[in-house]
Amino acid sequence: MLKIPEHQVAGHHASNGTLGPLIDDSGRFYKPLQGDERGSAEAAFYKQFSSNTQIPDHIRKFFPIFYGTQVMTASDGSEHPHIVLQDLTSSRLNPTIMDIKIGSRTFGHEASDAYIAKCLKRDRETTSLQLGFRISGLQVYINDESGFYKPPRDDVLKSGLDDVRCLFRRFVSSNPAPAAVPQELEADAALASNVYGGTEGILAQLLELKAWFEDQTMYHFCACSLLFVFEKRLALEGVSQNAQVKIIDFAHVTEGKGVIDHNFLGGLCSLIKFISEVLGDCEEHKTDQEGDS
Ligand SMILES: Nc1ncnc2c1ncn2[C@@H]1O[C@H](COP(=O)(O)OP(=O)(O)OP(=O)(O)O)[C@@H](O)[C@H]1O
Ligand SMILES: O=P(O)(O)O[C@@H]1[C@H](O)[C@H](O)[C@@H](OP(=O)(O)O)[C@H](OP(=O)(O)O)[C@H]1O
Repeated sequence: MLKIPEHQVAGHHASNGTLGPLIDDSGRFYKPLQGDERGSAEAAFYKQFSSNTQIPDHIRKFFPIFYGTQVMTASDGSEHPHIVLQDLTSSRLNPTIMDIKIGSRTFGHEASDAYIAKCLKRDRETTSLQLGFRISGLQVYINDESGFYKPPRDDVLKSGLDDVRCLFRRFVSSNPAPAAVPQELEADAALASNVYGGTEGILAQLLELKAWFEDQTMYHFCACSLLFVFEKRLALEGVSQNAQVKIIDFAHVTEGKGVIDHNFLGGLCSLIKFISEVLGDCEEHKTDQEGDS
């Protein structure tokens, strides 16, 4: 049976009868093609990418599996073409998720002047221009009673540099406290080492992706997002291979034409530096506490 995804953190939603993604019980995610050229561009990217023999397996694993396109009844009741993808959260019970749009520039050079103006404004208003990435949305599992910490989209987009640092701490906290809390209840970032660190953690995966971006000149991944997903229970149990990095949203991918994707690569380097610092602070703090006790 098709339903509206419970764990979507950004993008167009299928609520109140509007057009948005659906999922089924077999682990598939159905993304409706957006009406203009964005939808057909994303479908064309998935088709080309899935048959591109130059993509190494250790890089392909960062992309959702593509199952083709399908015309079906959409969330708004219309018959509509959808891109059929692997549902990246179906194997998780209570996924903690963050969507980070990469690049200081979120438009391709061949976009219309009106679209460029819209994106430039948004890139300036958010951390995109300054940091080379912006958080588009997140949810952090608290517990069965309280559910998820899921700040409203507009609040997330308004985040400045310090707020972004705070959100990266909350993302890996056992107590992702709401905004106005006393200092002593500040998010503890207790899961940072497990989720960000280690040989299987998010940083290691980002570095693997970066090595490919330092070389590949086939595509420019404009306005794509990285999706971080992990299960808090497994992180608390210390299970490695729990956190996953995926790359999604390919409506604005263009041909690389032999040139490095410096917009994505720059954003990725900045994100790596940012998360490394958060991890470093958390580990330093832990060492200080151990020293005190
Ligand atoms: N394959 C997937 N499996 C599970 N969830 C997904 C998948 N792809 C996307 N999502 C969820 O949907 C959200 C939006 O995805 P996506 O960016 O592809 O949509 P969009 O409507 O094109 O977004 P935007 O408006 O930012 O361009 C993501 O933040 C994520 O929560
Ligand atoms: O990241 P934000 O700040 O949430 O802003 C959205 C983001 O830039 C999307 O990439 C864009 O869709 P496209 O990439 O598909 O253009 C969407 O435009 P839209 O609302 O006009 O669809 C914006 O609202």
